[in-house]
Amino acid sequence: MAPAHLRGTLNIGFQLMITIGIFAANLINYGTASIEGGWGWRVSLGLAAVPALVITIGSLVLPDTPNSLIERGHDEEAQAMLRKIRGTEDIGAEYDDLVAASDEAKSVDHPWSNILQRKYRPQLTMAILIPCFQQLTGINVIMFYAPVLFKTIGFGSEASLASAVITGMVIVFGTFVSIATVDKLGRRKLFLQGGTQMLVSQLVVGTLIALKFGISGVATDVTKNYASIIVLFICFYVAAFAWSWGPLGWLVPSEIFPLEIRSAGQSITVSVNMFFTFLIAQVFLTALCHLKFGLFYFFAGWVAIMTAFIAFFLPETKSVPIEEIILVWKKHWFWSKFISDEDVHVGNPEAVDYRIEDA
Ligand SMILES: OC[C@H]1O[C@](O)(CO)[C@@H](O)[C@@H]1O
Repeated sequence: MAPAHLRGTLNIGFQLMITIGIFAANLINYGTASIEGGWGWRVSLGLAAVPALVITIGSLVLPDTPNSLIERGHDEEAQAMLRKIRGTEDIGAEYDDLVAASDEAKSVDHPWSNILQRKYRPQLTMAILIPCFQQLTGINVIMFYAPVLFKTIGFGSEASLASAVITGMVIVFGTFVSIATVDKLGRRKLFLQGGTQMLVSQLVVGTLIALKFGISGVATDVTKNYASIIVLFICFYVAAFAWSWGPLGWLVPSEIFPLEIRSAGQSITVSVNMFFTFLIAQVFLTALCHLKFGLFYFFAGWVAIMTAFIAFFLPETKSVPIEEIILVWKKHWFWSKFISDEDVHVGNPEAVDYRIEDA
């Protein structure tokens, strides 16, 4: 329901909540570290139950949405709920829209076989590659293991947790930058700038670690200043992720699926993201032991690949209404091969031309 020109800003609310959660968790870890008797980490872990509890209790008092009532055939209740939410009796037009959207959604029969059609090859590719690439930036190596990493490069326990609070702050800040700019600059500019900044930062961090730790992985003379410079470049990397791959890894897939394939496309995106999050969390410690500083070069290599991928294969989707997205692929130098003229029966190509050139 988001208007096309605000879609980016509104969609990024999701990633913003994730980053605020990460920041809050890092703050709690810092605070509970001083609790004596081995209770600190238990309290920290236990506090994760608080948001879960709020959601669980909240769900008991959460009203049904008009949408869900319509879908289940409770038309009267849906209208009553809409009147209550909007605080007016005048809900006719919106109600009709909701019924039309629900009818349209019901007419979609086979989203999973639809998405395999040739004309949806661009969407299928993006649904798989974008979340996969988002995780191959290596962000969760920093997010999950920042304190371990900081300790390895010579900080004490407390300073390591404090540094994690700093990266937590940076990721929230970077996400706000994305919110403020995504519908003005467009998706491609953020992806390309963010990717380049991440690449440079990873190469610098890898090299700084290589110079001190070499291939033995052991160093005794890392000064505070040296370690602080590493943290600084890690912050550059985190900030760039936070305004590029972090939010756009969700936003772009969500705005390229027409209704016919939306449920399948979104399921693929979420599953691929979670699968790679799990995989990287599992292999990180072993990979660090084997690759040492090379791990940063490894992820830098992936960032180079994904940035090139965006440059060549991702068209700009800023401000393009979702129903007209097929015209964007149809005009693309590579994806146009997959879309025949009969597949295009919406909108006005000229209008999209304007928006794309504007982007
Ligand atoms: O902001 C970092 C966080 O964002 C995600 O990539 C999800 O978009 C998580 O996997 C990560 O922990």
